[in-house]
Amino acid sequence: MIKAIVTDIEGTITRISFVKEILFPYAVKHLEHFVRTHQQREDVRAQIHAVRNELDNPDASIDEVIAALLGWIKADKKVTPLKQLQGYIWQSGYEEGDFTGHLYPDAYEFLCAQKANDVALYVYSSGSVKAQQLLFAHSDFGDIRHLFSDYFDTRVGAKQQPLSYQAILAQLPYPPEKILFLSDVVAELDAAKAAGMKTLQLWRDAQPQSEHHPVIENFNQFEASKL
Ligand SMILES: CSCCC(=O)C(=O)COP(=O)(O)O
Ligand SMILES: [Mg+2]
Repeated sequence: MIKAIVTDIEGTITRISFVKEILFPYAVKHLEHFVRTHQQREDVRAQIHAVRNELDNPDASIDEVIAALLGWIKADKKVTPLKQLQGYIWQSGYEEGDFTGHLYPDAYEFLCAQKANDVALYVYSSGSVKAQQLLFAHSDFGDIRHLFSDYFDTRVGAKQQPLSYQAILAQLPYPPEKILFLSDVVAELDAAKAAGMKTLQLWRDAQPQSEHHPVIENFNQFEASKL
């Protein structure tokens, strides 16, 4: 029996177009002003330093840093300092009511039902923990942060690396075979499976479909016995 679920966000419980057509454009629009205005803030300064490390150029100007960040958004690169900065930028969008965090209704019902059934819920997304918590605090269904026991982002490693799942498993009080990882991306499911976790693909937006993991199109099709 499954004791815990670790879920991806984009493409699994949240519509891909919410991230690509609302969140990313908002970050593009506000990034330059945000970075220039807040570059002396300690947490922002740390991320700018991390961008310079990624560029292997400790002397990169603020213009070069901003250009790199915008290029990474365009290419949907899951670079940790970009994802951390996006979290800071999206905060004002959520707080000013420009958007709410999209959740598929079937995903919301599924998460509530699992939690009520004493299955512990965790999140692992390329979006930063701050971005995850913002989305859940301002979701279409209100503040749902109470559902989740903990949150993980790319600071544990990239989502296509088995080592990242091992790092998460080291922090959870359950054996790997009692933990189900949910994602829309086959390479992420492969990495979780290599770490010993059970896996399930959400196949909602015609992404490549897995041949090696169970697949459902939405959570109404979820059957724990088929895992
Ligand atoms: C936490 S919402 C922002 C999602 C995001 O920035 C992203 O890159 C989505 O990645 P995921 O691992 O959730 O597919
Ligand atoms: Mg995803």
